[in-house]
Amino acid sequence: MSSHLVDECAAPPKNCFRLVVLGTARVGKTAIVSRFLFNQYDDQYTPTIEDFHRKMYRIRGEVYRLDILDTSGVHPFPAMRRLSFLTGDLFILVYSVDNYESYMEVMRLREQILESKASCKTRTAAPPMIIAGNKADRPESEREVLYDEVAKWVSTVKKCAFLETSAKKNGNINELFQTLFELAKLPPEMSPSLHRRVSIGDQAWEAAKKGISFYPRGKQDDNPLGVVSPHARRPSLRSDLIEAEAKAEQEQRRAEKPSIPKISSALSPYRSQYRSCTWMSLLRQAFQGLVRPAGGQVCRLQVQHRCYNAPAAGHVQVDMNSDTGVATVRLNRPPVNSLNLDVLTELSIALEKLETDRSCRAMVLASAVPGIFSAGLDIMEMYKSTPERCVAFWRALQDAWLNLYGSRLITMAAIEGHSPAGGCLLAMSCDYRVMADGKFQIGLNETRLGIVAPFWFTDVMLCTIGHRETEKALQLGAMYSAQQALSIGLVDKVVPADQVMSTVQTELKSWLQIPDAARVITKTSMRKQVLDRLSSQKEKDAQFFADFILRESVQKSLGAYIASLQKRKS
Ligand SMILES: CCCCCCCCC/C=C/C(=O)SCCNC(=O)CCNC(=O)[C@H](O)C(C)(C)COP(=O)(O)OP(=O)(O)OC[C@H]1O[C@@H](n2cnc3c(N)ncnc32)[C@H](O)[C@@H]1OP(=O)(O)O
Repeated sequence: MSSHLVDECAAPPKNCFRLVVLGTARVGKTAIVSRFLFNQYDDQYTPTIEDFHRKMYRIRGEVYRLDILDTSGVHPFPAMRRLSFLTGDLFILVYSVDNYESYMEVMRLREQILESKASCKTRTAAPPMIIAGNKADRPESEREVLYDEVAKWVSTVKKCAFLETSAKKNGNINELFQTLFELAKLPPEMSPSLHRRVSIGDQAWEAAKKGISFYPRGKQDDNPLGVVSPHARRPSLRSDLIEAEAKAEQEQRRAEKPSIPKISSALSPYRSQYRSCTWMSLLRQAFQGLVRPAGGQVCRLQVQHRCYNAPAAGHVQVDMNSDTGVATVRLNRPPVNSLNLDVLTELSIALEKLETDRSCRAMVLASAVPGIFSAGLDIMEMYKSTPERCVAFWRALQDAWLNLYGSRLITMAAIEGHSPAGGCLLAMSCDYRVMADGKFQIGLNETRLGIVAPFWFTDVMLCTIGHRETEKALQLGAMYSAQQALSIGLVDKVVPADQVMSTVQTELKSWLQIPDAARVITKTSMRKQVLDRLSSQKEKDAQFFADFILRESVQKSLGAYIASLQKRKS
């Protein structure tokens, strides 16, 4: 029976909740979720990237939906992590009693969640949380975290409970969820021991879905049911945000705050500062706590997120072909696909999602804007900006690049137009490049803007075309035609514009024949040094960028370059 039948019996938004499970690697997050959903325990450890589960309930005549996000214990996916903080309604933070560092991480996670929530102010500042001290079955001699220490800390924080658990021995798992659901004011019947677990197709569930009583009159209400959706897929970013909006409105109505201004008036002071922002992007900046009124003081926005109804097409379109395992990711920010904070954040999330999609083996990076691959970084992000905004922008670029360059997927760039600077970086970071012949140009032209390509741009170019060509290319800020780029190895193939995509697909066939594991290990070993060089100094690099770009002389050069672009146009 297919999973869509579960959704036929859709829960109203007020009954939909997302539970996010967080903690470092190897503390037993997946084991706890597995006990909760299937009452199973697997002794084998397989690191989780991100798993999504959905459980539907029929309780006292109402339908409820609980989505569970079982997150990665390591942090190569920062954008996904931020999104999980923002979209979670309730949280389980897991540490292992034999690992003190994992407990410290739980304390940090709580702070980060609260910070995220406070920065958007659309949700309750302190969401319900429970701390799980897992692996309580371990011998006392191995214990590093004392029960009393955690209990003391938890007693001082709001809306937070604590239990020691053992997913292995099924110790306190039921109590863990029951306590959390009570804290969140959800029906206690959602906890494992208080409802009947059924499967799709079960007569009682089928009857419940149709609103028919399977049991003798009146009995159904006393008989809560829960069913795990077998093929649940994580909703898209857009669905996540739309749901966040619905929740925010619901909470506002509940809080009865009629004086909160509508988004248009609440955000109007910010529009003058961020000229080209869409409502969607303003919202995202509000989520990131970045929007400041023109006067300079940080403002916590209280907005009704009507903006989702405004036309706000995604800047990154993802088309996944599940038959071939190949995803096509298209940049879509007319007129020139310049990369601003918004695009980079969306790109990061798209890449992270593909990375975690086990059915995806390859990704084609392309453009939805004719004649342009990408014009590189949005110069307006670097011109007359603030230090905070510059740092946030640079971090978003770092994350997007780390995700792309370090991807396990086969990555191919379909360059159907101009590709200067940051556009060239994206293309070079793929495994293979096919470029359209003709008038289009590609290269790292930073010096022409009076700025300097950072070390990781340079590293990628060195790996692509070698030292001598890189030295010339960077000093001159050289832009190459497709044929010139082919001759120095900057692209791998040049074909007429209308054959770029079909050529990429043909090339992909031979790449897809190679076993993934061997290819990924080879790719990682080739790229690790360059990735590590940035990973080890991300913050320093971001600060350096902000300091450099805001220098008066650099701002003057950027101003002149912007003027030259406009002049060329007229
Ligand atoms: C030590 C280390 C420390 C760190 C030091 C700092 C390191 C920073 C590294 C920087 C990396 C970068 O990517 S810097 C970005 C470099 N990028 C560029 O130089 C590209 C400049 N653009 C172009 O050359 C052209 O626009 C091109 C892409 C070929 C398309 O030409 P077209 O004729 O089709 O289009 P145009 O008419 O020129 O452009 C359409 C509009 O888009 C605008 N536009 C064009 N490119 C833009 C861009 N990148 N950002 C914003 N806006 C842009 C134009 O101004 C126009 O705006 P309106 O007039 O309003 O319509």
